[in-house]
Amino acid sequence: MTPERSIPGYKLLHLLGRGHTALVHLAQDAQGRQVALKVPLEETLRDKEAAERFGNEVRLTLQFRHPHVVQGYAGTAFGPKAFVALRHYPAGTLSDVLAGRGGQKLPLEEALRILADVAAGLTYLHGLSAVHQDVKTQNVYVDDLGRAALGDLGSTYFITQGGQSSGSPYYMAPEIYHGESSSPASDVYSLGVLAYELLTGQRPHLGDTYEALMAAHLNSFATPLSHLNPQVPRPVARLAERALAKRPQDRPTAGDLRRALLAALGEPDEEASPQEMSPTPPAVPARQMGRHGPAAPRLPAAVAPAEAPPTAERNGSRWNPFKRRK
Ligand SMILES: Nc1ncnc2c1ncn2[C@@H]1O[C@H](COP(=O)(O)OP(=O)(O)OP(=O)(O)O)[C@@H](O)[C@H]1O
Repeated sequence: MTPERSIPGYKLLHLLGRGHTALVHLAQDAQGRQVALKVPLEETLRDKEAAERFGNEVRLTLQFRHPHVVQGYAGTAFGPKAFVALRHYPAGTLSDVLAGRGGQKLPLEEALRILADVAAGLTYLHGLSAVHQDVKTQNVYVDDLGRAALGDLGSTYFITQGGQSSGSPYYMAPEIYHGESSSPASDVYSLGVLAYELLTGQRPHLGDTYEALMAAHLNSFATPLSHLNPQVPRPVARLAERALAKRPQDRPTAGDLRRALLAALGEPDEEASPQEMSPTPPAVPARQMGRHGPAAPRLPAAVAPAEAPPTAERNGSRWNPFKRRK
């Protein structure tokens, strides 16, 4: 299978995966570097909301700079030539890694390592006042050393600009089911679900329908993580359980989780501040946008990673947050 459009400057090697909106190929760029080349499907380009979401992903992926956020090398956000060249993660998604283990839990250290990396990526985004909104195994990418990065930034937005709340039902915080705004705390809830899944081998809440999952996230309390896996270091288990608190204000921060995970791994806490990590820290516009508006465009349609942050624009369309969530 090849993309419906070829992208000048890239030689396709083989298909890595097909999402609902894009084909992703391993490709070689003009410098001979292997990249994951993500090209939207024609139907994505024809659908205004899907095209906006892809454009948002391209802009933000090129703007953010952190070892645990998927890196973008080059891209075009909008129009018939839209694409993004991403760092290639040879192990694919965390979901692929788990499937490859035949349903077995990851060894404890490997799980703690991945969670520490995801918590670090999320801490970076929250430090820039951005919310990811879709933390889940399908959106975590793993390299050949078992290090992880948070990807798929299509739903990510800057809190100060507003954006449309969304999420994936298995990972979505109670307040998002209630129709409230996303926040760092709702990302932490999703991280709590991911931690529970990796450390116990099962999700905290199950359900065959959206309504059943909503009822479970709103009203049920999962079996404590520490009961299902007593090997998990206590501070990590305690914070991961608190991450699943029903009230956002009762949850720890992503930074709290990251520190506990690093301590459990016996690693020093050497994270630089977001400003040190990002050569182009995003400007925060004074104007507030409606919380249900789509994420505002931040970079011009064709962007290079080092370009200056753009101004925000409003676009009033909505998309159904659950339309293509796994
Ligand atoms: N950087 C990468 N490195 C390795 N494989 C990748 C990378 N990016 C994407 N893939 C592969 O391509 C698949 C599809 O990519 P992705 O999930 O980003 O597409 P999408 O259309 O945005 O997804 P969705 O279905 O969530 O809308 C992934 O599941 C993964 O297998």
